Amino acid sequence: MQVPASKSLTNRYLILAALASSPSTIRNTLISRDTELMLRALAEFGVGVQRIAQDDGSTTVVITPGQLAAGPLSIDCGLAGTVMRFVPPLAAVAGATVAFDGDEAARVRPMAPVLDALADLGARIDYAGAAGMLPFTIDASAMKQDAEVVIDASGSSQFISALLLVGQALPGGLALRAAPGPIASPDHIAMTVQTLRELGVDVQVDADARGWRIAPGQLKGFTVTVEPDLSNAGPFLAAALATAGTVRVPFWPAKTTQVGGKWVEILTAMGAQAELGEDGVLCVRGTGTIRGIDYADASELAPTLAALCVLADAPSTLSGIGHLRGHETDRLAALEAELPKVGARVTATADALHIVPGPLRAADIESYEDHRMATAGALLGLAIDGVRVQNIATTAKTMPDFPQLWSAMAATAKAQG
Ligand SMILES: O=C(O)C1=C[C@@H](OP(=O)(O)O)[C@@H](O)[C@H](O)C1
Ligand SMILES: C=C(OP(=O)(O)O)C(=O)O
Repeated sequence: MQVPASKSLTNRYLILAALASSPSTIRNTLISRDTELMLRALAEFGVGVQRIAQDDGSTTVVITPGQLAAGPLSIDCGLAGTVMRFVPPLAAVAGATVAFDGDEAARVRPMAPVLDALADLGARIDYAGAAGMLPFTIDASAMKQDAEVVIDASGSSQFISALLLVGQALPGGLALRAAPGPIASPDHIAMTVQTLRELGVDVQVDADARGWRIAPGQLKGFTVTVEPDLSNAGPFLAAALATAGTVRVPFWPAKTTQVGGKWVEILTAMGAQAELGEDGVLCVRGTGTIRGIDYADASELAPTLAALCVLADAPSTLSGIGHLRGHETDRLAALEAELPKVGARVTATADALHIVPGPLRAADIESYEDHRMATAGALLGLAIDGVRVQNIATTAKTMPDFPQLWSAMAATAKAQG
């Protein structure tokens, strides 16, 4: 069961390649709605984008950076957090005037902290609708030289990642602090820092992990191969538990910065047997038992995990996920509304979900244009006869082949049990 490449890594590499001093080669680039939006955004800035189809079905993208266009430009962010948060700082680096908009559902996703930070650095932001939301126009023609910013990252880690990704391209480099309070999805910030370091950028992190410093002008062109998307591997691996079958995922990295690397510990705690072979194949076996779990900071894994908790033999609590209310949809509200349809009792608090399994029954599950609600529904459908998922096509955000991959996996998981 080979899963497509990581969205988070692909869109980080693409932004960084656009800011490097020479061309970069990104092998196994994810081609999905979120990364197409990023590729289009870079092309709008005048960055050279060449796609090379490989015999194994993967796509290599060669990025040729140059003088970024000053605009006026217009960028469609779709529903992609990585585009709506990572591209505005690129406008700041370019000194450009850029209009940003996205899907209707994107217009309620939080943006203010990253835009306020750009305003502190000298950009002018004009909001066409509500302040701090899409659509807006950035005029970055008069940026300040010196860059010291404080960001409230309780709503999204992407506010911090967005600034870190462009830090070395700002004239004075970057000195960044997180404002007091929680930091959302901290694993994704660690991914950004590690990615920068692997590409040769020296990122100084304060001892309390709430401050970052980057000196200017350090990034050369690079060649990388994008890891498989381990978050998107989740529904497939969870299917092994749901069917008491076996699922194998090749090219599982021995070390990773992806939050999806945590699936191994999560599924093992819930009753699976998991083994990573020397050949890089992760093998997960369902044992017929699915235990409940108390888990903090599941981040983007939460919708799939919540669906698995519905199939467990005891209650579960997923905490530290309040900021998921600002994801593709309000995921806490969506899960609280949908999971009871198949028999669970679900209580959402400000930052947690409590899930009590009950007698299972068929239902139609809404996806709210959220790819992870759709894949969570698919997982329920594997265990409960008669479940139907509305708008499975929303999986195109990060995994356009999901329906075909899922059918192929479902046919073999039981057979291999
Ligand atoms: O930086 C990234 O690639 C991501 C960060 C996280 O966002 P939040 O911090 O908003 O949860 C995660 O949920 C999202 O899917 C991808
Ligand atoms: C929150 C997610 O995406 P985004 O990058 O749009 O924030 C996600 O993929 O679960």
